[in-house]
Amino acid sequence: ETSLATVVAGCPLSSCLYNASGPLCTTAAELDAVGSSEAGAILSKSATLEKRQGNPSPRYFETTWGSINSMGLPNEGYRYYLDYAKRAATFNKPYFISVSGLGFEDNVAIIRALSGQEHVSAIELNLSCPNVPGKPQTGYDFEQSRVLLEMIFEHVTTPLGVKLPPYFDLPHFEMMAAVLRDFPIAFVTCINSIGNGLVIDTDQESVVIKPKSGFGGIGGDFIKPTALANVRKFYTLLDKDVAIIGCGGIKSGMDVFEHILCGASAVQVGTQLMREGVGCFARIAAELREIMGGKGYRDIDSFKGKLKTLE
Ligand SMILES: O=C1NC(=O)NC(C(=O)O)N1
Repeated sequence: ETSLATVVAGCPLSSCLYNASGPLCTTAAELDAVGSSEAGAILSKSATLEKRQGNPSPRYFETTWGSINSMGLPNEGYRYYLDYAKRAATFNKPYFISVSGLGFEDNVAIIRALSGQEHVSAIELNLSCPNVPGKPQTGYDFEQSRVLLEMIFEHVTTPLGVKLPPYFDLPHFEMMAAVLRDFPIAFVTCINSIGNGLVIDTDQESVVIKPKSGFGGIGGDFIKPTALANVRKFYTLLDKDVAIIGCGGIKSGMDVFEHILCGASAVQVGTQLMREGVGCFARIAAELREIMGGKGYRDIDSFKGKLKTLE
């Protein structure tokens, strides 16, 4: 029997697959559905200080290869996701809350309120939302990231990880890793959507989403190579006690296998979850077990991080 069990932020996960923050995790009903599925954990939509409507619709569009979104952080406000924690505990799996305050003060206030709370297994600090007009992604500003993490770690006791944007230039990986090494982060989730892409409807000769003149975060097939590279790079740059969570382009067991080969301890499913619903976790987990069995791997650690280079 092959095991997909893994540990993230000190929490045991029965399956190394769970939901990416964003799709189908904003309401209690959506979170319940993740809890009732084969997902190994429950992760909330990124929370802001107050409830937020987000950007005007249409703000999500599915393509054959993936998705474009400019949701603008619609969510119920962090108190809602804190209140949900006691219900999350009934699903006997870790419950993580994603936080994306609209400024440093909001992030600190939210994290101070969440820290130490029962049934909140870990916090995923989102440094990479590309869709709040006028707000740059903190993850692309290394000094601001350091300042924010210094403020956060003065107050937090709950295990905390960061959700990073994709990086494309090798010095940028080094610069972000140098920041992260100075803090006791529990995990790093690579990657968020590739920001500010554009999808066109050629019949209408128009963009397909309303916010930001059609610019939005790209998810799905095309971002997998970038996601894999970010997982691999941070796996090699950071201490092995920092779990790397792979996110980006996962829709099959083979995609999960690739992320784990690069060093992922667990993976998150976003676009494919939006497309298929929570049944995707059981399907993808079964495909991964099949692949592992065929290769003679009994558990994740047998091949985690063991991607070969060509000598
Ligand atoms: O971090 C985020 N990434 C995305 O691709 N979209 C959402 C959003 O717009 O709320 N946030």
